[in-house]
Amino acid sequence: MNLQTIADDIVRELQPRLGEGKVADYIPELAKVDPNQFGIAIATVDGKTYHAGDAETHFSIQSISKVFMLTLALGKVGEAIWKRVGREPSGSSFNSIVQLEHEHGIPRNPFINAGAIVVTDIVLAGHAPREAIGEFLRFMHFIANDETLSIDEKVAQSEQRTGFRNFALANFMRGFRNIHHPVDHVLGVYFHQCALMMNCVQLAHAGLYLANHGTNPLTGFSVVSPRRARRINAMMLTCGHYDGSGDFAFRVGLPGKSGVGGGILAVAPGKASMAVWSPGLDATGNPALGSVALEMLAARTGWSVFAG
Ligand SMILES: NC(=O)CC[C@H](N)C(=O)O
Repeated sequence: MNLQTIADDIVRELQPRLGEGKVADYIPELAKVDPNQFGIAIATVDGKTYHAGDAETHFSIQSISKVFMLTLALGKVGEAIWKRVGREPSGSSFNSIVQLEHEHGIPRNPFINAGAIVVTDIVLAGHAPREAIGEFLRFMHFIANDETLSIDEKVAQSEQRTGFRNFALANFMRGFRNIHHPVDHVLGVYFHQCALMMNCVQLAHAGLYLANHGTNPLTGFSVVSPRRARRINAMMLTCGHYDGSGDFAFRVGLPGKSGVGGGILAVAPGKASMAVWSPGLDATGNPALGSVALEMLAARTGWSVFAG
């Protein structure tokens, strides 16, 4: 199996479909991104990286940051996190508020916005917002083995001005005492984590610890225990694509996490970490071409966790 050929073929076959889907426009800065782009990177646990297309163009990782902040929060408070956020798929959109009232301000999982905002509140404990953002950025430098990663302040400010639903979610949960810090502090951190810029190669490297039992094979550094890596992967499989999670498992069969910037991080446990990026989103807010590309990749490599 030649992974470089597979990546090149996918880029070539998707060429006629570039621009499919709809770029997220509720964050004005993201609406400016050219939709006719597609990139793919595959980083294997034996230390090789393959990439094709626009794999070195930086994009806003948005909700993919939820995986990394969850990793940080688990490191801080361990299992106590599950008192404040659940582990079940939500069956609703990423920014839905409907379940929160029935479920007393405890979000369904850490990968919908409400759950991610609770996770950010946990990482913020004992810090000023600026320090929490710094901690997140240093963690990303560490796991991606790349000190050049940076946050796009314009994207963060753009969402700060227009993130009305996230303010509603956070205030609602604060009413249930499941947000412990001032809402503008928590969301200040959340909008900055979402505004981290990465390219497919960097993102595939950052996800390697999830593919390799918690240890980044490029650096040899342990990020989490094998058990924790397995559990994060399980949650990515069941909850990583909001109400498109079942369909992603059906089509691709890999743990994955999407973002409205158009990126998807996917993990083939024991084999590889992959990143795809194309700005256009489908009706569930997940990257349209990115899902198709991962479907092709999983089919051609046989990497689905369900085998075959
Ligand atoms: N699905 C996403 O990527 C959503 C992240 C975005 N920052 C938001 O909160 O709306």
